[in-house]
Amino acid sequence: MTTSQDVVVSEMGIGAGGAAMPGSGAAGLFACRSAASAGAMSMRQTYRDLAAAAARSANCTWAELEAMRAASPTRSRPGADVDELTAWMRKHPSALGKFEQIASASKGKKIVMFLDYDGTLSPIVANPDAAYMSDAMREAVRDVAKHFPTAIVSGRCRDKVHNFVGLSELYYAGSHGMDIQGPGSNPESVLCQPASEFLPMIDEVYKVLVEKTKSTPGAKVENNKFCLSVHFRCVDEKRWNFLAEQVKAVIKDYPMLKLTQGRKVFELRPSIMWDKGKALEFLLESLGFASCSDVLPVYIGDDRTDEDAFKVLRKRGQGVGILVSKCAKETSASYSLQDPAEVMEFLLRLVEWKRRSSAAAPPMVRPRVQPRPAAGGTDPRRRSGRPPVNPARRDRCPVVPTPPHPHPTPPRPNFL
Ligand SMILES: O=P(O)(O)OC[C@H]1O[C@H](O[C@H]2O[C@H](CO)[C@@H](O)[C@H](O)[C@H]2O)[C@H](O)[C@@H](O)[C@@H]1O
Repeated sequence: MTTSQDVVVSEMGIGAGGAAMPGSGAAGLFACRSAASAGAMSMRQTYRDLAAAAARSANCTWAELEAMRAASPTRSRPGADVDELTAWMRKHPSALGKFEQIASASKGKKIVMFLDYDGTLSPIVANPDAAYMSDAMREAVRDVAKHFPTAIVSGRCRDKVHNFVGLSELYYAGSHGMDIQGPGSNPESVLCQPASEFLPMIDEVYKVLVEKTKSTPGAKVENNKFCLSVHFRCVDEKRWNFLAEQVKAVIKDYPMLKLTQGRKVFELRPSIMWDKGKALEFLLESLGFASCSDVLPVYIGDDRTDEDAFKVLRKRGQGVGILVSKCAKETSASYSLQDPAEVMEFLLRLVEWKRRSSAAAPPMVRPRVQPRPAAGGTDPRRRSGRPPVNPARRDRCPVVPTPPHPHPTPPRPNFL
């Protein structure tokens, strides 16, 4: 274990790259490796025969189906590659196992906590509307927020994730970071909505998708305000490709939207240069930590879209990225936790550690911070665990459209 430039990095090095784009030919890289390497031969053969037949009939390639399945394994296969997982764990050790090291890396620094929702705070369930977090988890998050500025960063629509979490003292970044709100619920607390001009288009596409996908049993379209999710967790695997074709057909007419894939979900969102990583940077800046060396952002997430935030931490050379996963995945995170239960344990330990170290340490005398002209004054946010919103920052929330694609949708040779 080394600590370099404030980045806590495991001794075995850094996970190469980040999330593979679905359909890039490397989509399986992000998926559980065990799924690709395990399984009894006879089972696998049957599986392949079925999938190949489905692929032929649906006019898609074998590689497309393989990538989709690998990105969304239906079940854990027997005989997973233990060696591979062990090697991966060496590169991305448990954040619980390395807790002391993470804690000591944060000495003299202000932790800012970023938490993804689905798969991180709540377990993955079949019905997206019933993805509740436990009361125990809520208490843990509440406690964390008492000590550290805390933000929920989710693909969900902000209101929905706010309802699930139910804590008004947090920051919320919904729609993959495209809708950011500070603590409180007055209109003034909305800090950044860089894709607001896309709202009419998103509403229109939502209706088209609902209509188009209603013939696919189990498919569910979720309106996340600035983006849309098309769920296929409850769709028969043989129909996955057909559904993908339907979604692709819709998005062809909307070149300003882009298509990505999460955990058994297609995600459509504005093609602007804004993602969870940008939201993390925005929030750090809003909190007055734009270019500070004494801040330690901790980001915990389980999905591809969280990779954008992990990459930002790597680029900043600052912070702790923790991937929630039970299996080996290509990631830019430094550490791992297996599931929401371990996430909760980590949060509780962090609170406990903070309480103990605050009780033991003499009151810290901070060097005087130079008044920051833009934020105004001596920046009280830096002194409290729960910083007020910085309304000045709202003006700097950009709308950054990417240039229209040369093709209606970017070419995605394999899957999307
Ligand atoms: O960024 P997140 O907070 O992780 O949101 C990503 C997507 O999460 C939700 O879908 C996922 O969780 C569902 C409930 O457990 C599950 O049924 C689904 O298969 C998962 O993909 C949410 O419903 C999506 O809108 C989010 O984009």
